[in-house]
Amino acid sequence: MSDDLQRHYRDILLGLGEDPEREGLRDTPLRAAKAMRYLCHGYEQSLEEIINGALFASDNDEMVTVKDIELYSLCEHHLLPFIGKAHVAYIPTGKVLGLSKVARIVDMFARRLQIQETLTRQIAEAVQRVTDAAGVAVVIEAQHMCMMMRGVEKQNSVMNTSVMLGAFRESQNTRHEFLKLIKRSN
Ligand SMILES: Nc1nc2c(ncn2[C@@H]2O[C@H](COP(=O)(O)OP(=O)(O)OP(=O)(O)O)[C@@H](O)[C@H]2O)c(=O)[nH]1
Ligand SMILES: [Zn+2]
Repeated sequence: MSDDLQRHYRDILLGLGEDPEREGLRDTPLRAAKAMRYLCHGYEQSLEEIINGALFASDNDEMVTVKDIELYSLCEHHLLPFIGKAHVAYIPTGKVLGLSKVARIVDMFARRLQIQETLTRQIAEAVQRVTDAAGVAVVIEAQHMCMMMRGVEKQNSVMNTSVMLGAFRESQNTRHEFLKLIKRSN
């Protein structure tokens, strides 16, 4: 698979009018293929594998929030990076997730191609599925290189997306508590 990517990167260099044999570019198709494979390594992961059983019985039924999880992804429209942070909360019903696993869920989906809205929903639904939570909230704030380096070339616009499930959708108080908690980081 990596060989295929390597060959295609060589074609891209040719398409750009470059000489893939010149010294500086000789190893570029290999490097670029490896880099792209890494940037999309979420395709090789599954939820079961990253959770690895790290679900713990707990009486806690109060909101658990993990904020400022940094996020690097590629938009499926231009294959250009979007970079930002995710804030995730859930209300447990008998089991809590290992702390690092929330960030691993974010990464698994971020390291695939999609748009920010889809990424937000995928994270929320995965946390819901794994924890059986009474509610899950995910907010993502990100800047898109396809809007900054090209196209409309706006350097300061930040896209905010959110998905609220269960209690976060039904109760304004719960939603506000979460939004207040994540605001404090800014
Ligand atoms: N909703 C959403 N749009 C995105 C995301 N990433 C990129 N886009 C947008 O996808 C759209 C693609 O529009 P097109 O007109 O098909 O492509 P384009 O000619 O490259 O568009 P411009 O970026 O306006 O130059 C653009 O408006 C991008 O800003 C994302 O995560 N969510
Ligand atoms: Zn884009």
